[in-house]
Amino acid sequence: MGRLRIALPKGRMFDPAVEILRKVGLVNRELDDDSRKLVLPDEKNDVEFILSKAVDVQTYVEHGVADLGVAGKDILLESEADVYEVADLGFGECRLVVALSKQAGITSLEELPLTSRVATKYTNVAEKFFTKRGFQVELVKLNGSIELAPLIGLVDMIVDISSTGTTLKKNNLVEIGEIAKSSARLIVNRVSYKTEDQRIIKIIKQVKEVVKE
Ligand SMILES: Nc1ncnc2c1ncn2[C@@H]1O[C@H](COP(=O)(O)OP(=O)(O)OP(=O)(O)O)[C@@H](O)[C@H]1O
Ligand SMILES: O=P(O)(O)OC[C@H]1O[C@H](OP(=O)(O)OP(=O)(O)O)[C@H](O)[C@@H]1O
Repeated sequence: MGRLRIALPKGRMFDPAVEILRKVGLVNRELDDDSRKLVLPDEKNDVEFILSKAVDVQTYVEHGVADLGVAGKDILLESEADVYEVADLGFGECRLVVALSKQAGITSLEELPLTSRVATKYTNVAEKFFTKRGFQVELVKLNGSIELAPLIGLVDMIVDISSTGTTLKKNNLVEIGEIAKSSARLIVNRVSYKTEDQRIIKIIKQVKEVVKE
């Protein structure tokens, strides 16, 4: 059996992901997502950690260059990556929502006009959501600070993450619909799952035990 490779998301999900892996005994060294080093072997455990942008973890896992990974459900929905999603890790909880300016005076999806412009990082999710409900939307892809777009007239509404609701509130936006709930998930490459099954199944079992504690 070769060395197991695990893709970890840099950023807000890094520390809680490492904490869980440490609890199951997979991490025996310092892991820092700020050190500029992107490949971090842990020889004692026969594991190699790779540090990727949160939005790219599932790409490494789907292509089989990582056996396991930690990815947000929001990103999995958007990318439709062909990976096994094996455990909800219980952190990174947030919701994908539709929101617009308070001034628009719209409080529910039913009140939306049939056509509008929508800014989002989640263009696939948004397209599907609105099309299914009979709305025609023009999507404007942005990569961050999505809440800015309706404030300055780029779009009529946004699809973005909301967690505490602070960002929406601070920018005079109101949520009018929820698309999906999200949290961090443990994902596994389909082939690795089949070929390395004993080790991977053990890890999945241990992770599930740790997250339910
Ligand atoms: N405010 C939030 N609260 C909780 N979880 C969040 C929040 N925002 C995002 N997340 C979750 O964390 C994941 C990673 O977010 P993070 O901000 O670290 O990466 P990112 O969106 O790619 O940002 P950056 O471009 O700054 O790296 C998201 O895909 C989502 O699942
Ligand atoms: O409901 P809240 O608790 O305020 O959290 C929501 C915000 O958190 C995320 O932004 P992030 O900090 O990742 O910055 P970004 O907009 O550049 O992605 C998300 O895109 C929202 O803007």
